[in-house]
Amino acid sequence: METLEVDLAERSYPIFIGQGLLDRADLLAAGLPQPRVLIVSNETVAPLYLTRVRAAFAAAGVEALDVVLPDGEHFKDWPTLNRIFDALLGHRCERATTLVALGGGVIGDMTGFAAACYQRGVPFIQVPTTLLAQVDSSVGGKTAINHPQGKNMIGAFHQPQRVLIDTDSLATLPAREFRSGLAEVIKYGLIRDLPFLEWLEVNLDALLARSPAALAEAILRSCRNKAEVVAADERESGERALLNLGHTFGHAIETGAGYGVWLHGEAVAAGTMMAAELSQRLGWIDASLVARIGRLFERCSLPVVGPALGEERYLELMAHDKKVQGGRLRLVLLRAAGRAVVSADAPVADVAAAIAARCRAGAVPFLESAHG
Ligand SMILES: NC(=O)c1ccc[n+]([C@@H]2O[C@H](COP(=O)([O-])OP(=O)(O)OC[C@H]3O[C@@H](n4cnc5c(N)ncnc54)[C@H](O)[C@@H]3O)[C@@H](O)[C@H]2O)c1
Ligand SMILES: O=C(O)C(=O)C[C@@H](O)[C@H](O)[C@H](O)COP(=O)(O)O
Ligand SMILES: [Zn+2]
Repeated sequence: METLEVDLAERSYPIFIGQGLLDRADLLAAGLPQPRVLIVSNETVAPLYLTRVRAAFAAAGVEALDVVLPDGEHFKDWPTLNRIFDALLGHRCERATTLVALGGGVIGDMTGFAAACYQRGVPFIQVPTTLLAQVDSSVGGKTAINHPQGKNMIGAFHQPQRVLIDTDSLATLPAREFRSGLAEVIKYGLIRDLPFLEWLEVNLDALLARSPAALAEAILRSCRNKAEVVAADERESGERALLNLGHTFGHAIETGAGYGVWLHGEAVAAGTMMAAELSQRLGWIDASLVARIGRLFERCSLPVVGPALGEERYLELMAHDKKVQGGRLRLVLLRAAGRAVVSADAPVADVAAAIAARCRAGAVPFLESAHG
């Protein structure tokens, strides 16, 4: 097992990465303020893993309650969030009750937000079961639900007590979801870690084959990058915004197409191509780097063009982005492979041109035939 630390003074916490961690009563139950937890999961993950996690808590003498939510990005909303509060209140949960997020990023973001709000804040533990959640969403304390007008618009920063990444749980993850997670893995290489980008180019086939060694390495290096960025800038006043590469465009795709039609990682891949295209138009990177990024995504069967929502609609949706300041769009753009910057300097005409160049009528988020 590998252990990383997210260094945030009194809010610091460990990330445990290894095999079989879902059964580790010692890691799950350590330091609970009360021997009572509410596990939040969904209708897909609960039948796979809830019994094991409940058993681990029981072995440690912890009462493990649960609430099982419907599955899907379109359920990352108020009524579904309210079901967590209904369960907490129905079981008379107190301030010392710990929430446990067992699932992907949707469950993690909603459980974290519920934990931030319930009785003005209770502890929570992240137990991510998708690649995307293991490399990104479980770390860093961004929690939220969606609004029909924009992704993750209602939320809070609330750090977990710890993150338990059981890499074995990826064995049951559908191929399309696995590949979606790779978009966020590639992101770290592009924004700040050129050696990792080069490692990915060499090891992508092993990763796609879910080689345990390649997976462990990719998850460890991703979490290390995320932990460093979060430790340096917990609330996104600076460097943390780089983790948004491709997301201003990508969130517009997710919202514009309807939540759940394009997976988050798929939208981020197409959005990253738009950001790369724009960086090239500004003269910051050359065409060979844009092509290099596209090749990497295509090897993952990730989309390199977005849907044709119309440039005006893209810009309208992007105007809701959380990085907007004084009505001015701020975008994460590339200066080189492994170096991203936040810029408010791109002329709107260039942004529109980059979108137009990177969207197509009938673009699909994934190619069925390419997915094993
Ligand atoms: N908070 C953050 O920093 C952050 C970072 C990145 C993404 N996100 C958010 O995360 C969400 C995307 O997360 P996601 O990609 O994990 O999607 P998800 O949570 O919808 O999970 C994807 C699918 O996989 C299923 N699943 C989960 N684990 C499984 C397993 N082990 N075996 C089989 N099926 C399994 C889920 O039920 C779901 O159907 C988006 O809402 C995105 O906005 C948040
Ligand atoms: O942790 C962060 O910071 C990120 O930006 C990670 C992103 O991958 C993630 O999708 C995040 O939710 C997007 O941030 P948002 O603030 O635009 O919702
Ligand atoms: Zn993301």
